[in-house]
Amino acid sequence: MSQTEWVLHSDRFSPWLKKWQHTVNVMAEACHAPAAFIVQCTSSGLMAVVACEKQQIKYGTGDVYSYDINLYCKKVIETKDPLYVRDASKDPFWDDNPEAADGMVSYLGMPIFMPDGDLFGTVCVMDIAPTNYDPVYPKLVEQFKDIVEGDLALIQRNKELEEIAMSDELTGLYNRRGFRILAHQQHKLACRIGCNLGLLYLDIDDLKEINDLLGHEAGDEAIIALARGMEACLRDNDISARIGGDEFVALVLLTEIDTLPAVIQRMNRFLSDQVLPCGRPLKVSIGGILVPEVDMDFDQLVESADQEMYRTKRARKAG
Ligand SMILES: Nc1nc2c(ncn2[C@@H]2O[C@H](COP(=O)(O)OP(=O)(O)OP(=O)(O)O)[C@@H](O)[C@H]2O)c(=O)[nH]1
Repeated sequence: MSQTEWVLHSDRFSPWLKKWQHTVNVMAEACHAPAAFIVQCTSSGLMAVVACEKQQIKYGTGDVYSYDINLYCKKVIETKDPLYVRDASKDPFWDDNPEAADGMVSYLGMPIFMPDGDLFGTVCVMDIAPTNYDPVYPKLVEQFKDIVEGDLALIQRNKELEEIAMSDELTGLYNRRGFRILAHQQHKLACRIGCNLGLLYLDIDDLKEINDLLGHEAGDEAIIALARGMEACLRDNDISARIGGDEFVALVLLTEIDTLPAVIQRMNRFLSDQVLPCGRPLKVSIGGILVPEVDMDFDQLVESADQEMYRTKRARKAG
């Protein structure tokens, strides 16, 4: 099971959940069913993420059910096949099903798949009386399953396009646009958890010379080497970005306000040990500033960090 994130807790899904709510309401009405759901399965269990609004039974959305419970949807997820139970009270297999015990003796459900073929969950209708559905009912539920699967493909595509729009093609780091978006989120997070933020500005020394003497490919290799070096030095929840040709920034969470010089020193030490494929050492100048807690303009902060970097570069080149 590849999903770990509940759609109910994700901003990305909220506009779609409204549409799915309408879908489930129509499905319940079309099937004359007192209950209808879209259920999501993740590694943590099963959750009804949408329930028909007019339903006459107690199940709502948001509760997580373990895979140990003999739910109808669990069976669909195990078999990856549609399931139609006309009357669970006639089949001892459902004796320990809490839904049947609550009177929901009829179930018609189908698996919903993600675009990559993994299971997303189920779409289903339930009834408090035994049913004998006309074959058009499963076709209707299948139609709703197709709608949700189409939406999941669109959501996935949007996410991929967003990632492409936010990332730098050469290094795979975030680009300036991605950095701007994530920097604001990181700033909010830092304020909430009481951490300080440091903004680093990194610039490769003499890249023009590398390009001119050894070719553009050797220059690209230097850029990639710095990106990999930054990833190696920084923690997973720090943010690294390439915001220009040989200009990089990193937003780092600091547990103590006075650790920024230590972070810069650690990066300097690590990066100066790197040897480029052309045999030259990787030379990088780094400037850093502390990010104030108040709301600020990140472009201005980047400019201040750039000035710090420039001071360091001048000092390095002079001495
Ligand atoms: N290979 C390569 N070069 C690039 C890329 N983007 C920008 N550059 C080049 O990187 C060089 C950056 O030069 P500058 O920042 O002016 O200066 P520098 O040679 O690095 O020298 P200092 O920064 O003063 O040490 C320019 O020649 C750009 O053309 C890229 O994606 N690949």
